[in-house]
Amino acid sequence: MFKILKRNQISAKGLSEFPSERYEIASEFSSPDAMLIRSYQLMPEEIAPSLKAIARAGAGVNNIPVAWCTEHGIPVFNTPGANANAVKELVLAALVLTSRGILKSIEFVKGLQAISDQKEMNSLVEKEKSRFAGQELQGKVFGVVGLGKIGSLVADMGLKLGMQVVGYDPELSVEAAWRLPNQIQRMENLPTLLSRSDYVSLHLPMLETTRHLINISNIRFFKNGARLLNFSRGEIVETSAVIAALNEAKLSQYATDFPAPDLLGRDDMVLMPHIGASTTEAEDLCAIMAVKQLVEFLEHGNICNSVNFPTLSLERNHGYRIAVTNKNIPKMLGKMLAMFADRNINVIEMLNKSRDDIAYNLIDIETPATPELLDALRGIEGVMNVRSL
Ligand SMILES: NC(=O)c1ccc[n+]([C@@H]2O[C@H](COP(=O)([O-])OP(=O)(O)OC[C@H]3O[C@@H](n4cnc5c(N)ncnc54)[C@H](O)[C@@H]3O)[C@@H](O)[C@H]2O)c1
Ligand SMILES: O=C(O)CC[C@@H](O)C(=O)O
Repeated sequence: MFKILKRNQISAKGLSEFPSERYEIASEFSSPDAMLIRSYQLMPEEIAPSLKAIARAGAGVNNIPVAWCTEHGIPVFNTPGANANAVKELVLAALVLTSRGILKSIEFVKGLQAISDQKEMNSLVEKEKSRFAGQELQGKVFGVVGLGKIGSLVADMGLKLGMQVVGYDPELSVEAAWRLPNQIQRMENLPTLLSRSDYVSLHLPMLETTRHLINISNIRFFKNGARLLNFSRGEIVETSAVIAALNEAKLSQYATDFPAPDLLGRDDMVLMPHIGASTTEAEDLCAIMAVKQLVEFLEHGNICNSVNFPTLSLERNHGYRIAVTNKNIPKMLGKMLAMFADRNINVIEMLNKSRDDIAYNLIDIETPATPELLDALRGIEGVMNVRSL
């Protein structure tokens, strides 16, 4: 039985993708084979030596010590795109909420409970409504920072709302570029995007290089009265810079899915409790994708959507499969193949791929892998782990 250690609330639909006859799922296991998590902040000291993989049912992996996992030969998976539509729809809400006095107007109407006369209510409503007036999105400039799975949907939505969309993504993949509508104007740098946009929405990962991407030095590039939307991660925006910009009316509104103590109690904030991916559809999709990727890896060694291992898949025809992770250094393949040759073992098929410091191999052999062969492979300097599948 494979043991899956689950953290956070994971969709039941997704969990049901684990074949029940071969998988046990629990929130405590002393020697789990894999972990399935959402936003749980995972520390290296919690990772048992038995752990073979970690799947994040979601996009961001900044809650997982990915570099540590790579050093220890553990692939980390995520589920790109599975919650992109859910985030896009919440960004739509934020665009509207930061444009019109909707939240305050609802509070105002809630406060009218003591009035029982319709005429009196009508007259008060008409008298006060000018306090909640706002502006329209149509015709405004919408700057989207990060044009991956979420940013591309958000940018497309902006176009459909009649906005003029400008985008900035210095790391844009060719595949992501193909997905973008050609009406999106590409900005050469962040200050240019900030200076042209009435609304700016951030859709990029939290990395050491993107921490405080919006900061005290570049916030001055914003247009006066611009709105900033952050549904990526709190740390991407320097909180004190945003507060200063709001105080000086440089920004008129800040909407974020990542509240912080300093942000509370202001009318120029729209704060939400990290609900970007909290829809039934996104939770199901993320969990289904994460579970399928784990099953493929645990049972067949195939890797899809890993953030630290190469993508690799070898069809299971016949023979006995061995999966080997090794350091990406010279002569490893030769040393491994020598182990098979020395024992007169026929290799039927094999795949080898590397990514940065890691190399990963699937080797199908004609005869069952003996414990002696597996130990010999483990004994090669540079081999990080060996599994017989
Ligand atoms: N609020 C939520 O609940 C929620 C849900 C899903 C994702 N997220 C966050 O959104 C982020 C993006 O998700 P995604 O699915 O679009 O990921 P993605 O990998 O598809 O896209 C991220 C894009 O950011 C770009 N990028 C990287 N560094 C950049 C930089 N310095 N400036 C501009 N662009 C840069 C990349 O090139 C990539 O195109 C996630 O990493 C996660 O932190 C939040
Ligand atoms: O799991 C969640 O609720 C949030 C997920 C989101 O932050 C992500 O990065 O995909």
